[in-house]
Amino acid sequence: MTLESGRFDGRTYIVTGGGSGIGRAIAQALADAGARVAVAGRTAERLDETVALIEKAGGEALAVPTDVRDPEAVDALVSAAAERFGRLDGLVNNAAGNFVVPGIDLSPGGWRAVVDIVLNGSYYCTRAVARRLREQGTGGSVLSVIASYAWHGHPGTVHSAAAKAGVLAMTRTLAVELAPLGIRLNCIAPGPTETAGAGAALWATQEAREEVLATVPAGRFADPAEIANASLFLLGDGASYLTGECLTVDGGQWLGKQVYGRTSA
Ligand SMILES: CCCCCCC/C=C/C(=O)SCCNC(=O)CCNC(=O)[C@H](O)C(C)(C)COP(=O)(O)OP(=O)(O)OC[C@H]1O[C@@H](n2cnc3c(N)ncnc32)[C@H](O)[C@@H]1OP(=O)(O)O
Ligand SMILES: NC(=O)C1=CN([C@@H]2O[C@H](COP(=O)(O)OP(=O)(O)OC[C@H]3O[C@@H](n4cnc5c(N)ncnc54)[C@H](OP(=O)(O)O)[C@@H]3O)[C@@H](O)[C@H]2O)C=CC1
Repeated sequence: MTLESGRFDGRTYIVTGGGSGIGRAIAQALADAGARVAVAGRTAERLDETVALIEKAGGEALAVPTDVRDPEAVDALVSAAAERFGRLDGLVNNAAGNFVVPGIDLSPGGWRAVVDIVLNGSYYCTRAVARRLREQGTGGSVLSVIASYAWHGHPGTVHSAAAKAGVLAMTRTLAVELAPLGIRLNCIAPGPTETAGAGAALWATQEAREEVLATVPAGRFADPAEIANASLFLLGDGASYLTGECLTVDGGQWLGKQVYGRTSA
């Protein structure tokens, strides 16, 4: 089944963390659907790879090396994208940092590193894009990539869980503030997804990987393309009356917590 997202011809989106994993998959899916895409992240080489993949497939993309923790750099990213493509239509807040550490042992610097990227970075990017859309006098849409632990918490990643919960609250708040401008904001909450970044940060050993897999009723990790497919639905015209929501795409992971375990069909 594919969700109806419509075409994105002539539209421009910024995808943070677009140089790898889920961000790259969303950037590629947007470009395949006709959008122009500006990809942002700290590592220029990875962004260039995404641009090369998109151009090879006949699309248009721009790499803008940016640290989303720096609000001035974020403003420059938005200007660069709008200048190159003439307009902006939306944003995907996908950049993140994560590592496993008991909350009691986390240093202030470690807490700040993750909260700055995930929560502060998403706010700076959303604010800058919303200002541009207001200036253009057009609507648009913002999608933030969170995780189901935004609402149920997650021992071992308190920094990320708290930051993702903040992004969800930001989304719901700004969905109301910005609705009169025609700007929609939604979240997507992927389950464990096969990416090198998450693999290194969250399931670096075979044992850890198997432990994570055992929590997923669907019995497998997501492919980044499956997250991209649902993301396009939320960004596109098929979701034109949908705002302030979160779509969970996790193979049933967060529901599969029954005391007596699962039964197979
Ligand atoms: C299990 C199932 C769950 C499924 C849902 C999963 C949901 C979410 C998934 C993800 O988010 S996956 C994304 C993973 N990708 C990344 O993490 C890529 C980007 N990551 C990074 O850049 C780094 O990991 C970073 C640490 C987040 C930031 O890099 P930066 O260069 O800015 O920081 P550093 O200077 O290296 O460190 C800052 C600070 O953090 C402390 N720290 C770093 N790593 C660890 C660690 N492994 N354990 C404890 N502390 C760590 C480091 O010591 C510094 O603190 P201070 O020493 O200054 O106090
Ligand atoms: N994979 C999974 O299982 C799940 C992932 N998610 C979420 O999906 C999103 C993508 O994760 P995934 O693709 O797996 O992991 P990746 O590590 O591949 O993606 C994270 C991206 O964020 C970028 N990034 C990190 N810090 C910054 C910064 N300060 N400024 C700009 N960009 C930055 C990284 O690029 P660079 O280092 O070059 O800056 C990288 O491209 C994240 O929001 C993550 O929390 C949610 C649930 C599950």
